[in-house]
Amino acid sequence: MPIASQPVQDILHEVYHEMQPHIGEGKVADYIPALARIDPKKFGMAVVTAEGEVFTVGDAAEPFSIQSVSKVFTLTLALGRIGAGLWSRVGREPSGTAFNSIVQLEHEHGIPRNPFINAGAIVVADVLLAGHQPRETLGEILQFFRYLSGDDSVYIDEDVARSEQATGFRNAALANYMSAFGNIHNPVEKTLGVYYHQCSLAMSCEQLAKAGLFLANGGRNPVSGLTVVTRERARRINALMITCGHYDASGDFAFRVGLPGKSGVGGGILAIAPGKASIAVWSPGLNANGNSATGTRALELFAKKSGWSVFG
Ligand SMILES: NC(=O)CC[C@H](N)C(=O)O
Repeated sequence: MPIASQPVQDILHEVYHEMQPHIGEGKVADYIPALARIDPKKFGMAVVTAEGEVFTVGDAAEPFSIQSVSKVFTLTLALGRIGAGLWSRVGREPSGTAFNSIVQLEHEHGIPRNPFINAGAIVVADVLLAGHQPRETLGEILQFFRYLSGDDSVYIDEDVARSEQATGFRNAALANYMSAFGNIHNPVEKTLGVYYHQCSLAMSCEQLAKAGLFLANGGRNPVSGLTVVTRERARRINALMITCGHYDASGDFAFRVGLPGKSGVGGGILAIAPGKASIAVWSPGLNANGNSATGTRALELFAKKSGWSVFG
């Protein structure tokens, strides 16, 4: 990969400047009040390099609802728990359907296409719940985020979690349907409780970029020096991010940005430039696929200016 010819902070400032006309574009998620009331003009971006240097612009220190970006980290935990056994319960193929789609599940006997669509992430939550109470599993998930970001202020927004629960009819349908195929092992409401709470994690761009850094550095956190996963596993999580991380817009994200990425309906995206940096962006307005409109645009421009791409 080409080395950035310009200091990262300069590139970030340029991206921020060039994004100004686009800030506020897209439609903020409105299925729950806690997301609907977020100011659409928020924009933050953070880059943490493989050397552990941190660069930020805009609202990069403000916590937002990370939603489906959490799926990268629960997948990491579940692989740690049961390893390759996970792949008998969830696939590794892009779905080509929306994040909350139910259509493939009947054909494919309750085995979700990948761990990043809602059905797949609910199975992953079910794996993490095995042998535990939801409170213990959530404690483990929260600890993992705090450990990775080196920041104990990361929290779960209970207000968001309650609203997710109150409006999660599709997720309940997915979980119940998979349960009918024997692919949910715990009581459905407990598994969903874990899923809703992981979606309700509140983090800033800076915290999120730090948390993802092990994926940019062969599985090892360069700041703590501790190995989170093997190099092979980090590579594979990155492979899943680039093929499945943006649902039915994953191909478009790979084409435009060229980096593994995972989006959430809170408007956050985590992108990984292997060997270079972990990047988090937040802009709440979403495109038609439920991914941050200006966040994607900012990452596209950042990748272009830095020359960072997994495609050479
Ligand atoms: N794409 C997302 O971020 C979806 C997460 C959301 N909480 C849901 O389950 O619908």
